Amino acid sequence: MSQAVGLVGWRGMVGSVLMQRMRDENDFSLFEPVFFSTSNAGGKAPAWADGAGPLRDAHDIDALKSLPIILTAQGGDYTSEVYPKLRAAGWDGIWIDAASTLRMKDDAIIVLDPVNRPVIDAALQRGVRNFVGGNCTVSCMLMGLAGLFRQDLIEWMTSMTYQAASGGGAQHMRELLTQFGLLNASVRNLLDDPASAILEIDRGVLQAQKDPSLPQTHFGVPLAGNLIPWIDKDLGNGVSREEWKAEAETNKILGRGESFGSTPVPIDGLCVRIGAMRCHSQALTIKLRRDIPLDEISDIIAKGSAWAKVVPNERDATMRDLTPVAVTGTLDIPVGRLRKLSMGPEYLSAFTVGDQLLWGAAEPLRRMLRIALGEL
Ligand SMILES: NC(=O)C1=CN([C@@H]2O[C@H](COP(=O)(O)OP(=O)(O)OC[C@H]3O[C@@H](n4cnc5c(N)ncnc54)[C@H](OP(=O)(O)O)[C@@H]3O)[C@@H](O)[C@H]2O)C=CC1
Ligand SMILES: N[C@@H](CC(=O)OP(=O)(O)O)C(=O)O
Repeated sequence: MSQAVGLVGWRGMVGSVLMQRMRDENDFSLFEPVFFSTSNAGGKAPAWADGAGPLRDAHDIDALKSLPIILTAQGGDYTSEVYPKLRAAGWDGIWIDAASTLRMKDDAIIVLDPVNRPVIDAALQRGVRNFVGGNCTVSCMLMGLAGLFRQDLIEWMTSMTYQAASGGGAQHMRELLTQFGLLNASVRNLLDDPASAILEIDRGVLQAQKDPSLPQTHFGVPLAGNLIPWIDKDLGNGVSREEWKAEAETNKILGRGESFGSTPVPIDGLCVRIGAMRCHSQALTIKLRRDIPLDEISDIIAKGSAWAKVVPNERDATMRDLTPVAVTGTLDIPVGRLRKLSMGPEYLSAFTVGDQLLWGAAEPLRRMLRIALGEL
């Protein structure tokens, strides 16, 4: 009889991508899934889950407590409410979570096994029970630059992000597309007329963007034809919470920093929301510890993980392979625009793109479940 695993949040956006990946990789042959719901206890398990019983109540601590492993992509509010009760009830199972709630706790590991498998294994050995997926931007960046970090070649780094609408959730993606549609509709007649003046079209679009009736509940301002240079909470010191995560989470994933008795790698920059759908991109400025030839750097990056792909720093290759559209739906993490900057031979530029629902959310959790089951 295989182990039972509780699945919470399986029908949300992250959860759906996770379920699809688990089905693609035949993961359901490794355990007995028990599906939970916060809204439909007693309802039917997904049609593709042969033989799974009815949905259990995701707030039923006794039901959760009976399981050795729980994997949740339900969200931070759910974790905040249920996780402490479960532990208080004496549950000592393995908790695998997509939400950021527990990420920086001392008793939690941020999982990204192609980068920090030794950290995960050591934690399992000493009885750590909480394994949390990292911030999407951080995980995608590390999957691209794993080789450079592994060889400790990065002295410091700035990261300027171009983050997709999906980072906010499904409703944000819908809002972006609705905005695009309304902007287009507002100037459609002019667009259809090749003789119309572009500045008249531009005025029409701006008017529609500034019209308070343009749906913007989720982003707060228009994102279509615009960008928003602030993501997540305001920490009150000029730094957004998304920006704070870059250094904090990267170093925790790598097992670096004061709590590990070493110096952290400084990483800082600006996080910007743009009108892409589900890939986060980042422009990186890397201060190397020493001057390394570019071909060596490319080699180190390409060998850093099975998913990092070096894109030649040429126009055609960049336009073809280094965009959100090229990467969406794949596990590839292309890294391109590699060149030495004019500041000196130790200053490297790089640009990387990753599907924030795959390596940014679902895939590290899927792999952690396999590790917990002894299958990876
Ligand atoms: N969005 C992202 O890019 C990332 C998100 N995360 C984390 O993952 C967690 C979940 O995020 P996300 O997947 O975006 O959340 P969703 O809002 O898509 O899903 C969360 C839950 O909402 C409920 N729900 C209500 N209505 C619907 C509906 N019409 N369709 C599907 N589900 C519905 C479901 O719970 P039920 O079945 O119980 O009703 C579902 O599990 C969050 O903690 C987030 O921080 C982590 C990394 C990236
Ligand atoms: N904040 C990220 C998405 C996300 O869910 O991040 P985190 O898991 O760190 O809360 C974004 O908006 O793109």
